[in-house]
Amino acid sequence: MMSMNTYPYLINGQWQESTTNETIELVSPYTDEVVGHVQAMSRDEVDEAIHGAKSAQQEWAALPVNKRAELLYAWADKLEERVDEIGQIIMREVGKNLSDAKKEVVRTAEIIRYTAEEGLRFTGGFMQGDSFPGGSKNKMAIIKKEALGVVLAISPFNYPVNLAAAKIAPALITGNAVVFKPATQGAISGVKMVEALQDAGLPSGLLNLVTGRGSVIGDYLTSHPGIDMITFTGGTGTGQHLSQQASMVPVVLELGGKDPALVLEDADLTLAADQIVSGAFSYSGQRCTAIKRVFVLEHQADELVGMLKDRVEKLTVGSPVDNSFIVPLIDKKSADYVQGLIDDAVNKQATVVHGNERDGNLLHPTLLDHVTREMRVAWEEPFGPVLPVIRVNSLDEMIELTNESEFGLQASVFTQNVNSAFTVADKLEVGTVQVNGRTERGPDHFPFIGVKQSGLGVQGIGRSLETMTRDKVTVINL
Ligand SMILES: NC(=O)C1=CN([C@@H]2O[C@H](COP(=O)(O)OP(=O)(O)OC[C@H]3O[C@@H](n4cnc5c(N)ncnc54)[C@H](OP(=O)(O)O)[C@@H]3O)[C@@H](O)[C@H]2O)C=CC1
Ligand SMILES: O=C(O)[C@H](O)COP(=O)(O)O
Repeated sequence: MMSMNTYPYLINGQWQESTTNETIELVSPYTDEVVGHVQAMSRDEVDEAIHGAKSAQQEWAALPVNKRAELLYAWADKLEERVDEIGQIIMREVGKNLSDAKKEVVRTAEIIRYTAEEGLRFTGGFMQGDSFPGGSKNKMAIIKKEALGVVLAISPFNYPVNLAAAKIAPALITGNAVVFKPATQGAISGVKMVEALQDAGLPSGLLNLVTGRGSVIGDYLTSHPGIDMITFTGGTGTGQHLSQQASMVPVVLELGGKDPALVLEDADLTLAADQIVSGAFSYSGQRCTAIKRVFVLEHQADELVGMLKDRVEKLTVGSPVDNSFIVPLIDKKSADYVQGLIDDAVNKQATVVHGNERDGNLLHPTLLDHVTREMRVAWEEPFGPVLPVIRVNSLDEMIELTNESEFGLQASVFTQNVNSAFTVADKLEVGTVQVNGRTERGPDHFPFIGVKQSGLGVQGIGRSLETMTRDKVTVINL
């Protein structure tokens, strides 16, 4: 008999306890309370999950796409019905403030519906042979889009529902089956999201939910011959490792970032300050797309730093229950890491403009000025509420500092000159440039890409449909 807060895994429509009799305890990031336990699955159970998904896939792919879409629409409705319950779970498990946790659920339902709609209009193509030299009109190719098979979806802790569904929905609408491995801290939210999918009528085995530490079952999953495609969001180190494990299957990786804000001389500083603070500190900076450094010309730096300080001072700090803007980080190790970056910068003469206070996992929002390239915080990803300002002498230096980073997720460029915006954007080695706006993933139908160590392949609703299918070509010779 399972205790109230012990959560099972799902295989072939059955919620089950592991035969290992081992569970993993999940502790709240903002109280010391145990939020629940999830199953530490064995390799045999992982095998069963993958084989079950494989068995369910063909029948699912054979269904008309409009029937597959019905499941997604129903799933979105079920999630919305449970927005309060799932929002509470996200808050308790990963410490996101309640308002943002509920918004995550609503945004997820919107992604699922949009994915269903895109899926209905997603078709292959037709080609005629005579456009190639020597070719004939009598040779025609019909190009259909086919599912890849079993998609392994691995998600991180920071959007435990949203980033999971953003992988699962495109996989399902295109006729794939799914093995879903949530982040361990985030797995209860994953269980709840999958319960909603089951309530919506999930066929048995079509999605199997596996739980267990990535360090224990991760390699087994990613190198398993039954997996046909991997879609992963998480840390760069994990992603690099994963890409070495996976062999001969497509892999999409969304990894870490060090997104800069480039504040050009003609920028609207009020707009820039508003966007930078919101971009840097939402969910305490635990977003891959958070603004993680600011470049400003020396002669404008005092003014911009003053404006940033005014805004940072007003951020509410405390518990996610009270909808605080700044909340405790996911765990002590993460808070220690961010503190280490701050300490290193302070030891090397950075100025603390605001913050550098700590209560356990709760780091107050920290604004650092006079950060130099010798400091770790200029290059490393904190995933926490610290914003370094780097004073530069030229626009070229801003571009150079951007491109010197190992990461290449997004960058913000603040300018009132559209020509400068495009000229600078073209020079930045990142997946996306935001002109006069904070770095962010949404709207979710835009392509979402990391280059260099920030990722491989593209997400975003339409692009995910592409990456989860292959062309099947039938040539007719009349
Ligand atoms: N570019 C993007 O879109 C995003 C990037 N990120 C990045 O993710 C990081 C923070 O997220 P976090 O959850 O801590 O990231 P991790 O890389 O620690 O974990 C991500 C997922 O990978 C799993 N995992 C761990 N080891 C393995 C393995 N060997 N094989 C397969 N899977 C494994 C984890 O499981 P378990 O939890 O059990 O360890 C988890 O489900 C930050 O660096 C951030 O920048 C985060 C969100 C978005
Ligand atoms: O997981 C993340 O950090 C993201 O994919 C960023 O999403 P956001 O820009 O919508 O916060």
